[in-house]
Amino acid sequence: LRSPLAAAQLRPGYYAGICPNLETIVRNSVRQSMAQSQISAGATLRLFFHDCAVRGCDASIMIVNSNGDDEWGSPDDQSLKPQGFQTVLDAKAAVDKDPQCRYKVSCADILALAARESVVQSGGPYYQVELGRYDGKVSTKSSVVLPHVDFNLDKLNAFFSGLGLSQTDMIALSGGHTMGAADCSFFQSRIGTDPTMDSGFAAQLRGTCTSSQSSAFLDPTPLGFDNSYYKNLQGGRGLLGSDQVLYTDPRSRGTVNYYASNQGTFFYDFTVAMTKLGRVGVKTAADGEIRRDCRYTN
Ligand code: HEM
Ligand SMILES: [Ca+2]
Ligand SMILES: [Ca+2]
Repeated sequence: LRSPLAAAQLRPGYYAGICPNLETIVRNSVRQSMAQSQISAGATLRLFFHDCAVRGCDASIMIVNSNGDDEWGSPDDQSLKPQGFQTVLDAKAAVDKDPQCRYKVSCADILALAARESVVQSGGPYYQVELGRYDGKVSTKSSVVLPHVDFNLDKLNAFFSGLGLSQTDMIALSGGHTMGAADCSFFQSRIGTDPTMDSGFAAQLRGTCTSSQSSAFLDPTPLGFDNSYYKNLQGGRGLLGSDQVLYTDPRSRGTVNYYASNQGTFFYDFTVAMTKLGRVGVKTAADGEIRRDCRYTN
């Protein structure tokens, strides 16, 4: 018998007897979200990272507090796109439409499944998602501590190691930047000053960033989950400083080269790292709940 205070035991079959159609429901809902907006997949994947990295994978990122003191109110989370939140809210509504499942599946688990579906339905690898997370009850602005685009390799490693993730995990997860875009404000200072940026790429970005509200794709195939992110780094076309440093620093360059030449290895390592990320700070019935509305604690 498990004590309610024991560390959470996640497993893929957690909802088998509770909500047997869960994965199909989320898969179809995510498909609809992606059809509604092309940026849903990237937005959902990033949302999962920002959730797990702060207070663990507990959907704390989704809580809206009326006084504005919540994670979303933090500058580091302001650039999360609404389409990611909407993807999870729509999947949750679809799950709760099934009388068997109603109010029995956590928002944290729906987010984990929606992130996997976003990857798979963009051409990335399938992996089994471990389930059984409870939703957190706390979300505050000040708890948000996330990596920044000016982090060097040591700072990136320190941050991910705080989550129990290795340098290899960090490099594989940074491959999430195979999807989506970044506002010019995040990389403008590199244009013309960062010698590791390809000069042709710099010229191209200078044309793109005529206003700080402009944005550029993180890799040449922003809708496809592939290894072109790493090939891009080899050519000095990494968009963010924290991307390009993975190639510039000789301690991580070998892994970048490996993923650039071997998409299968990147895919495999990404699934391993996502599974490890999904275990961070998982809540149990003792310190969590199954939220009825992902935006509010019960
Ligand atoms: C390594 C440290 C990381 C840093 C410094 C970082 C920083 C950023 C920044 C600044 C943006 C652009 C935001 C915007 O302009 O809207 C972004 C976008 C994105 N990030 Fe990261 N990120 C990191 C790691 C990750 C990880 C681990 C994942 C997921 C596995 C991820 C997934 C994404 C995705 C998918 C986007 C595109 C979002 C969209 O287009 O809506 N990032 N990231
Ligand atoms: Ca969280
Ligand atoms: Ca891509």
